[in-house]
Amino acid sequence: MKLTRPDDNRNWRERWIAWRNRILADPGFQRFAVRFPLTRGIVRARARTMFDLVAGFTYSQTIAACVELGLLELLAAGPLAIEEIAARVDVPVEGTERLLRAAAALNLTQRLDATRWALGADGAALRGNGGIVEMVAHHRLLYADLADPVGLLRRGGGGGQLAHYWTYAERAGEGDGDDVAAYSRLMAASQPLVAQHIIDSYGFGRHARMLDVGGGEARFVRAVAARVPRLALSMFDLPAVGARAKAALLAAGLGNRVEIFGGNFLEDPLPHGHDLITLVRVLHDHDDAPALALLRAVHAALPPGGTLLIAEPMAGTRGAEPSGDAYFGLYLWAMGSGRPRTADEIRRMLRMTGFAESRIVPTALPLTVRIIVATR
Ligand SMILES: C[S@@+](CC[C@H](N)C(=O)[O-])C[C@H]1O[C@@H](n2cnc3c(N)ncnc32)[C@H](O)[C@@H]1O
Repeated sequence: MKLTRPDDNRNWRERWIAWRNRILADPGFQRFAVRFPLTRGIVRARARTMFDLVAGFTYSQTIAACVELGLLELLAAGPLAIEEIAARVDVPVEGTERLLRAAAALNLTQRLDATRWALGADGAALRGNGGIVEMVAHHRLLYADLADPVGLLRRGGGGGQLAHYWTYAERAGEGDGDDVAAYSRLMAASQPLVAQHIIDSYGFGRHARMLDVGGGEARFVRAVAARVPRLALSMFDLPAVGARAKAALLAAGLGNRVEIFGGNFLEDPLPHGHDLITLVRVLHDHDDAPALALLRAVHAALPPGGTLLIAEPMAGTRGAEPSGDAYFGLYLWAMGSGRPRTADEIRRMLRMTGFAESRIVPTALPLTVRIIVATR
């Protein structure tokens, strides 16, 4: 029997890829494939995907204009004539019509007759999710940095508008209050959807005391408080963010239910006495060395048998690949810190930092959030 060596496999794979790419790039093959009935459908679908890849920025900016002008909100109140819309958004009728038509092509608006327009199905869905709307507005910073993607890649990440937005955390809470407020607001607006998926997927009722590390404005803690009445709750974040969380909890009547710890998790020890520690959308914000330091700090704070729950979007998520390495990869690069990791990479880091075992807990919408639970 002839054994195949790993080198042979590699050669076969590389040769197959080179052959496939030569064929797909060949204009003669492309002409044939679009005319041949059995391949025509595939070619059309691939062409559409390719077009979306190339033109995606115009789609994003169409949504950005709708959000900035409050167009979706306006149409949510009911259909309007174009002159009325133009007057309300303060854009000439021609420009308004161009935008309405672009938005209709993206399913955000819908034409009713020659002059009247309504909210489209995806426009309604977008409006119902405050997190996405905040994210669209926030993308102004990301896209300013991405105007020169090669420059951004060459300078090693950060250094632009998004990084400035994030400075308060890098300087451990010394950034100005406006930065803290803007960032925390964005996180808080996008949190409810994430929180619901996490709470629907994992049984928090089996624990006695939970500490949410990097808890932001305590939105996640508040969502857990509402669904798991007997769980004692604490959160840890930078002091300036902790102060905002305290105010939000007081306003929600939860001032006594949640204990808040202010500190820097890369320098200060985490408080002990919790059988569950959660890291929600925190680990991917950090490069490998600080992420490992954070996991070690969590390990040190947990009792033997204690649980760490990591929840965030992950790279390599089947069906949501672009949101990991393409979106979060570039977002976090522009931010100047962190990277999206695959579930396997996170589990490897957990082993390196002493966690005996870990498992993936399925969620309903992995694009938004995935969960790994580890035992100390
Ligand atoms: C991406 S936000 C996530 C907030 C919240 N968990 C959520 O999902 O909405 C990351 C959080 O980690 C906090 N953080 C970042 N670096 C920190 C540090 N060194 N010490 C403590 N908290 C930190 C930030 O202030 C922020 O609230």
